[in-house]
Amino acid sequence: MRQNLTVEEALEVILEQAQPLSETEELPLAQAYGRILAQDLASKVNHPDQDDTSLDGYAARAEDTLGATPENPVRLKVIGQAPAGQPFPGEVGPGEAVWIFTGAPIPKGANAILRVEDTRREGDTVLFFKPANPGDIRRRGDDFRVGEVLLKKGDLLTPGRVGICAAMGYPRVSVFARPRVGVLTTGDEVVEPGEPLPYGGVYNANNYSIAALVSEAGGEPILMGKIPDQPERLREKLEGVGKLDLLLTTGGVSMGEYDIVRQLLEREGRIHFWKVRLQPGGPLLFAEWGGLPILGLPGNPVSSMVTFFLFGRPYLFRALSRTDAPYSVLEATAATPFSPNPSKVAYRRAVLTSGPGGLQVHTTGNQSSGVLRSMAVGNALVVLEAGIGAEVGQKVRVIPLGFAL
Ligand SMILES: Nc1nc2c(c(=O)[nH]1)N[C@H]1C(S)=C(S)[C@@H](COP(=O)(O)OP(=O)(O)OC[C@H]3O[C@@H](n4cnc5c(N)ncnc54)[C@H](O)[C@@H]3O)O[C@H]1N2
Ligand code: MOO
Repeated sequence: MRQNLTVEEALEVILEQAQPLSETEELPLAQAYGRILAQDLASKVNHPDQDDTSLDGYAARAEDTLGATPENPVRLKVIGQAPAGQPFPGEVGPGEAVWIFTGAPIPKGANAILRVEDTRREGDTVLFFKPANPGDIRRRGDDFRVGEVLLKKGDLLTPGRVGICAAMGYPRVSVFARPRVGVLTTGDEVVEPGEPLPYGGVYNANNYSIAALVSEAGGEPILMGKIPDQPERLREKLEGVGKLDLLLTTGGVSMGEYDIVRQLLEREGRIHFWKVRLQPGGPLLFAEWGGLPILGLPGNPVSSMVTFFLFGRPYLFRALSRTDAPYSVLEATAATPFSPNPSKVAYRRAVLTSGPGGLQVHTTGNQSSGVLRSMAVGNALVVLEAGIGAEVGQKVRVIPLGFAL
């Protein structure tokens, strides 16, 4: 069993084990937001599919309107109109114009547009106070062309991408099935919210925070409840898990007599590594049991969330073949001091804001691993190398946690 890995080494081991999953499903576009594309998508059409107008106004022949000014307008005969969806059937000849609306195809013969604000209608004629502008025509395929591959397998379907799927002509898309991720809590003291809290008890926060993080990363959380600190109860759960792509446990991975996850997996599974040189989350464990990958998250509520974010989330991104990075690292100015851990990389919970001076970050306060409040008020992690803190005004590396507060 490898022990005391660096964050980079641990991530490497985790990504080695994370095989891209192949199961896909086809969804109506309205249900595809937030899912991961399982196919490259080439456009079925040009967008726009014809030359059309980007303004409400009049379509005419540019050469007829050269030199038009407010003092010396050009008068043209209006021969019809072209609302969007009802193309003008005729042809614009010399001295003629068609009243046209944004998105309507340019009538035959016309090659320029003048917006309605620069015209005045007088009966069946119109005065142009400026020359018509060819630049106000949106050209066929300006945005994208038929056959162009705009989205790739592994792309997250953001709102803009859902829109472009529709614009390309796809009513349905193939997406990767959500990886099934079991979430199992261990601990005699852990009690479900809603039940009376006995002396020495604590409500089960981890089940819910971790399930939420799994959903956010594109997985399907399967809540497996809680087991007491008895190895045989863990074995029972493992034997009955059904089809899972990953199991997350919380608690039971430290040094205690009752740290059953580590003990059972040491005896009956295979531990890829135990302990990573970071805080919070030092006792993180990665193992497998009968082919099932298991990420043993430390029980402290902050530690389990931070380690899932740093290691579980990249695992799921790889399993989903996602093309986006599991997280980004930015630079911000420290608005409060941040203290380091003497021997490990520290991930301090912080609030990232943007102001006139650029990105700023301040601590959420008490950084103890049991202070879940820090994850409720914080939206970022400040990364500090071992022994190197930050003073006010210094630049620090920051990982946004992905939700705006
Ligand atoms: N002698 C040592 N003791 C500890 C060490 C160590 O190196 N030597 N490491 C500490 C660190 S760091 C962490 S993190 C914890 C991790 O321990 P476990 O993963 O075994 O977690 P537990 O002991 O079961 O619980 C820790 C803490 O978190 C609370 N908890 C657990 N589950 C939940 C839950 N579902 N919801 C809310 N809170 C939960 C639990 O009550 C404990 O307070 O070990 C240190 N000890
Ligand atoms: O590393 Mo533990 O997660 O500090 O509390």
